[in-house]
Amino acid sequence: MSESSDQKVIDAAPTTHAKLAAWVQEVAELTKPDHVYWVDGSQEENDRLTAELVKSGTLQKLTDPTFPNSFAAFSDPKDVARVEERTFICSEDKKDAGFTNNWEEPVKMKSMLTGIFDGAMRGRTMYVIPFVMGPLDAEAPQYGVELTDSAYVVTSMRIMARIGDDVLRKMETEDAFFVPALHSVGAPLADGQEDVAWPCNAEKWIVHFPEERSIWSYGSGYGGNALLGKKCYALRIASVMARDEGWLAEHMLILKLTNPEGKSYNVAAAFPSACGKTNLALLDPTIDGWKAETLGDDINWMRIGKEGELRGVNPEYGLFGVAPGTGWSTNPNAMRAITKGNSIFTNVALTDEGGVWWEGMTDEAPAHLTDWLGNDWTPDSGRPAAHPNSRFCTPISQVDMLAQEYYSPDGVEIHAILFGGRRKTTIPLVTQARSWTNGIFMGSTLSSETTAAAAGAVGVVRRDPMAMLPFIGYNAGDYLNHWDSIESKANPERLPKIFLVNWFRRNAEGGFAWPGFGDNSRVLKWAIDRIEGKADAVETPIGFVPTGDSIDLTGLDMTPAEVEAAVAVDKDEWDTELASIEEWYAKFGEALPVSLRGELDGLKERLGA
Ligand SMILES: Nc1nc2c(ncn2[C@@H]2O[C@H](COP(=O)(O)OP(=O)(O)OP(=O)(O)O)[C@@H](O)[C@H]2O)c(=O)[nH]1
Ligand SMILES: O=C([O-])CC(=O)C(=O)O
Ligand SMILES: [Mn+2]
Repeated sequence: MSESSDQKVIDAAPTTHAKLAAWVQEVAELTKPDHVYWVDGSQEENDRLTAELVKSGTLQKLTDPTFPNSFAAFSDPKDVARVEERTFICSEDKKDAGFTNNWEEPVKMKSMLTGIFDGAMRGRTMYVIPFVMGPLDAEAPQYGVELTDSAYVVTSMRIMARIGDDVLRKMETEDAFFVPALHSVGAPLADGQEDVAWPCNAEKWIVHFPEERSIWSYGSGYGGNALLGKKCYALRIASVMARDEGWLAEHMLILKLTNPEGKSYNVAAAFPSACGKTNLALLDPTIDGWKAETLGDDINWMRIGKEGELRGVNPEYGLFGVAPGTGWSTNPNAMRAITKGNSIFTNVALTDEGGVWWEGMTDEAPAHLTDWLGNDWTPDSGRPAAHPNSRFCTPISQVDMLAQEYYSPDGVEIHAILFGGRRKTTIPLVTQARSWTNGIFMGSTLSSETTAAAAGAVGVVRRDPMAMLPFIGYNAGDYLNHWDSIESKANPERLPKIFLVNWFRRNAEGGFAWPGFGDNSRVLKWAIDRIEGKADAVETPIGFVPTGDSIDLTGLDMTPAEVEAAVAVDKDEWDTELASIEEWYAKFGEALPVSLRGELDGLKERLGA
């Protein structure tokens, strides 16, 4: 880059935030984009960017009026999910990354990445996206700035986070700290070189520097790797902030439930990726008199309130939901939000009418589609039309059932926490923890069959503590200890009650032991009735499970005996489970909190193992 164009970058910086201007300048000098553009977040700007993306072939405008002002994108077939093997936590001390994270010495990693980012944006525009996670009128707004060479990222970030001028102006007046989040698709263009629809690089790096609170992401354009406010900031970096400041940054939905007596309860639930958070967050209760309202579907920041209660805030602005399985019969609330438009779909199938489709959207598949790879598709093609991790990206404000408190910077009191995974056997439909620490034990040993949300094998059982395995930004043992310590920091009477759930258990015939989706309201009713001291339970070695007739089955073709089967604690299965938990806990070494070792010993004793 010539001196005069360097000068142009300095002159162009429309900010009085000296640190930000200097960082943008420094990155521009390193990555050498053709232009630097400051994103204002306006509708006109978004219209312009999406028009450019249509022209470059990255986006296709949907012409079916069912999906107004919406677009479809098709990624490189090798850039379809988060890449956990390429994700690093570069703490100064290796011990602080712990065994669940990849680690490299920060100085070494920085110098390596500096080499990789050198000239990475050549031939492209570098967009500067000021953003805030959570409401801008929060007591201490959590700012970030993403620098990216992808307009797809800009338009997606505009849905997923509050971005643009308002954020920048407030950041300037406060001279506020912001998380610097650098992203490049890693596909510089030589002079005259034609671009591809989805530029990316076979080599990917998703790197976090927790002490510095900074993020460097290279090579991928896909959601969790590229929309840096989401997993990288709001979970990995925020979990470290939360450790240092005494709060929790969690992979959780937040749902407000009001019972027929008019009393409201807020439930937070941690399920691994593609295990039902968005679906539960948009729950349509199938029991009379119960009302559900959405607060969040993926991330929950919980702080201790003035009265010692745990309060949750959803820091996001949109939904980045798994498309397959989201349908008019399973999740009508999501479908209503999506069909209001203003959405970006990635790796779904296209209908002949210029709309989108994915497995499970409708009961019957259309007779002809263009699949996510651009091939002709018919119902007997014998392969899915949409990628299993295809996504819809939709403003949360379009959710009809959005709770008013979503907009409140103070969030809501959390009354119950659910930990859940995808397990064919062993784990009952629902179990109430015996105590806070017993609930932390449940969370710490949470396990699930892997899904398409991350690159790698699907269907393998792995431990996923609090559904945060890929997102804990520090030592997992310290993380569990931090969770356990919340009990002494909060008002013990206001602590949420903890439950373990499993919507995915199979019955003897191989089908789901529980209908799931809207009927999960029946399980939530039981949990809330437990909090109110109204519902019956059986004490088992692992915790309290419902009696056969304590789950409301009104209008459901299911018997109390089937409920009993869905909550059964099988001795043989639990012997196997115990061995696997032992193995898991051994990995923590010294870092495992003593209290959790105690919980495991107690469980063994109760199981007579
Ligand atoms: N059987 C059954 N399947 C469910 C239920 N809830 C969700 N699913 C399926 O789980 C898959 C993913 O669900 P989501 O709600 O999108 O997952 P998520 O936890 O929000 O995922 P991320 O966005 O990756 O964090 C879909 O294929 C759903 O059909 C349920 O209650 N029962
Ligand atoms: O991060 C993503 O790309 C989507 C997501 O919510 C997850 O994988 O948990
Ligand atoms: Mn998620």
